[in-house]
Amino acid sequence: MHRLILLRHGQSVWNAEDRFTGWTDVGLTDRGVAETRQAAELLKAAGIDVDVAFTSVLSRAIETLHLVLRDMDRLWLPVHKHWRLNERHYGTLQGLNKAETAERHGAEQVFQWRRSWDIPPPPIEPDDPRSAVADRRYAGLARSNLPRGESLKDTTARVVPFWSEAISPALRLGARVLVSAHGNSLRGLVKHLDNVADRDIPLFEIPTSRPLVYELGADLTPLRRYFLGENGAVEEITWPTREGTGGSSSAAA
Ligand SMILES: O=C(O)[C@@H](CO)OP(=O)(O)O
Repeated sequence: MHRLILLRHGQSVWNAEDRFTGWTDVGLTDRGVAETRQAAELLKAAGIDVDVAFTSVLSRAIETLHLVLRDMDRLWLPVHKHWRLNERHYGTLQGLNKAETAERHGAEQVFQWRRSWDIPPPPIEPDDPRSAVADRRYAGLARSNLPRGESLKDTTARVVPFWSEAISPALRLGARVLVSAHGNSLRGLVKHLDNVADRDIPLFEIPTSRPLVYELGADLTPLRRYFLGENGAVEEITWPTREGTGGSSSAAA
């Protein structure tokens, strides 16, 4: 059996301020730090150990990972950072308050931007100070590949190659893998792992710093998936339907 742990970063400053964040590099709040340390306790209590970790190039996910690894006495583990695990790029919505945006554009429009499968936010222009064009961490990425505003479908499409080329090979070698990332990049991974229907995946909520454990078979087909809770409790996840299967099989290769 292979084991994969997915962890959304702890509460960020812009989560607390209810602002669209995307690729903006904001840090954790004190609550975010505390809930992340709680995640480490849950992992330790469940007897879950890790051999290798993957994260995005955004500080909130990196900080979350470091806090968890420190509390697990595993700061020495190999960590791989990649932009493909970044949060969904939220285009010109980045920085705006979600409630104010709903007042201006209507709740239905904001719901579509946030929780549809394939509707992207308004794209950001390269000369917008919020664009990632001038950010040194993306210097190796061709300008034409820099997202200007992604739907969840777009995010999933750029996360899956990283699963195939980096994360799944580590699992196949027998490593126990921890991925510290973001609500929407993790939705993309879950969608791919479990072949979740397009209409269901946007509504799948991953709470901040709540470990999501996948137990995978030899071919990396999910056997079980559950959130870790307190006092040994687990919350099993079941999907109403799977894309193209009527609700039974998965595709994780
Ligand atoms: O603002 C964001 O980047 C994300 C995650 O916090 O928001 P949402 O949950 O609306 O996709």
